[in-house]
Amino acid sequence: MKLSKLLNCLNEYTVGTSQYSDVNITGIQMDSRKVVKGDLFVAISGFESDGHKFIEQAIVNGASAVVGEQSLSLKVPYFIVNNSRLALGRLASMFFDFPSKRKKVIGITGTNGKTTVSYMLKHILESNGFSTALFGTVSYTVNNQVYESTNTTPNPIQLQELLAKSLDEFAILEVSSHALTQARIEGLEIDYGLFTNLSHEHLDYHGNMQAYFKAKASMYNFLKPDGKALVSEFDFWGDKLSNVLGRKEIPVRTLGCSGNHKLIIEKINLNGETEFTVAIAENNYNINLPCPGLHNVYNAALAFLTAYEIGINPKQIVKALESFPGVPGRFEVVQHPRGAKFIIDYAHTKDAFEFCLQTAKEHKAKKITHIYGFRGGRDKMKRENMIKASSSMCDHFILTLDDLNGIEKEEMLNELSKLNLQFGQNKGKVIADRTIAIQTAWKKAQAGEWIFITGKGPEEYETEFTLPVSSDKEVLTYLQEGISEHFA
Ligand SMILES: CC(=O)N[C@H]1[C@@H](OP(=O)(O)OP(=O)(O)OC[C@H]2O[C@@H](n3ccc(=O)[nH]c3=O)[C@H](O)[C@@H]2O)O[C@H](CO)[C@@H](O)[C@@H]1O[C@H](C)C(=O)N[C@@H](C)C(=O)N[C@H](CCC(=O)O)C(=O)O
Ligand SMILES: Nc1ncnc2c1ncn2[C@@H]1O[C@H](COP(=O)(O)OP(=O)(O)OP(=O)(O)O)[C@@H](O)[C@H]1O
Repeated sequence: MKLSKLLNCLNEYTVGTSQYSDVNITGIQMDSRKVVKGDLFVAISGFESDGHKFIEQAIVNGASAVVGEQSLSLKVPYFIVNNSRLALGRLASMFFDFPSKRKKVIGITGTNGKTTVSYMLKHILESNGFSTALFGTVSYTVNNQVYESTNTTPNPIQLQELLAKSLDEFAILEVSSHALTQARIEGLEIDYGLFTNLSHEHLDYHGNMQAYFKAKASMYNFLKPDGKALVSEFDFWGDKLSNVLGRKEIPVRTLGCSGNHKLIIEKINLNGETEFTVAIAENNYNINLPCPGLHNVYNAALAFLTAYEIGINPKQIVKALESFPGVPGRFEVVQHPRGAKFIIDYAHTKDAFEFCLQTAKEHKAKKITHIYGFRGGRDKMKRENMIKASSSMCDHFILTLDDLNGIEKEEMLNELSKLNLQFGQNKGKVIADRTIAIQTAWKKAQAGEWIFITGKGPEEYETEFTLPVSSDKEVLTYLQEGISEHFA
């Protein structure tokens, strides 16, 4: 694409070189190491490093033109913008010919439940004959081909390139608050904007709940002119979001458990199967969901409402939800030979803890044990409330060092011991090695006990411990296969 044509997508820019020839741009890069001949390099001032420092390297690698924020003198065409991240989103979308215009795009935001709702929707759509691309925490899938997920929401180049490749009719995208503040979806156009919930998370990054909410709400700036907002009103923030969007005259469809909503959830029964009814447009549909927990009822109802708005027959939606195979690392159950249940789950917020532990209570668990840790270097403010929730709802908990993320082992151990002493209600202990903690719980497991192992879900461990396992799932497989002597 000709440089001059590409630049048309930028609202404002200054030409940083006195003269430039209208070269042909054959690719876009934000990482100098990936630049090849003919690329346009966009320099981003990042959190870790400054892309402007790598402009020379990009030129050596063959960059034909550069976009950045600083006043520089370069030997290739250079264009100065106010915000490189915004420019990158627009340039990538233009370069790949606005791929989101050619398909139905579902954007999902909120603190918890994005991955689960995205998997539920994918399953409903595919069960009804639609092809779907998926972008999220677990992986990116396009034309049935699976790519490794680098971020929950991909950077603009990956996103637009994969969308352009995709022949799928729908694209389902988890939209993180980080992505929204970093303009990763700039240039994307969304048909259905979904909101799950909001609770304390990532406040180290956003500062406070208002700013976090504002980041999430900004997803709706990317709706297509006929786009719709589908908002769960199970918490204060959902209600607030509907009001904000309503004032902007965006069509909003809400769901809740009582009150005035497009979809109302009724008759929830959680103490055996997960059964509930959705009331929509004067009809009622009973659903028997194969995933435990009230949080999954909320997730399924949001997926139901979205599929309904898309125009899928409600009976077909019910059928699909009833055959939903689940999500890797979310409420995955492993049976212990003595009749206990080990549950691997990705809960990493106070709310998620409460939903999980409450599920065990609804199922009349005889004893609840909870094994978890905290990600080193991330949102320390949320830890106190997570421990309080866990200790007030379980009988016993074990704190582990499963993801130091650059923090010194001793520092994290001290932090865990201090939190346990202050908020653990004498129910907790610290076992540094997560595998040993799981092994201890496995050895002591009693009939009717529920043991939750949360926070890592399908993720691999990042520890210095030497046992030959890299994830919770692997630990349990080893134990279940009876090679517990392996850990002796
Ligand atoms: C703190 C943060 O969010 N960082 C994100 C941000 O990185 P950044 O732009 O600041 O990158 P940087 O490393 O400072 O580098 C600046 C620029 O220099 C360039 N560079 C760097 C080195 C070099 O040799 N040459 C070069 O050109 C880099 O390519 C980059 O363009 O933009 C990148 C591209 O979009 C992201 O991959 C990266 O995510 C990092 C890896 C990350 O861990 N982010 C987490 C916090 C995150 O975003 N999480 C959410 C999910 C949250 C949830 O659980 O809900 C997500 O969407 O994944
Ligand atoms: N609707 C919900 N409300 C509260 N907690 C939920 C909800 N849905 C799922 N959870 C909990 O949050 C965990 C993560 O769920 P999920 O992966 O679907 O969320 P997410 O928003 O994609 O999070 P992440 O982006 O961090 O992966 C689950 O394992 C479960 O414990």
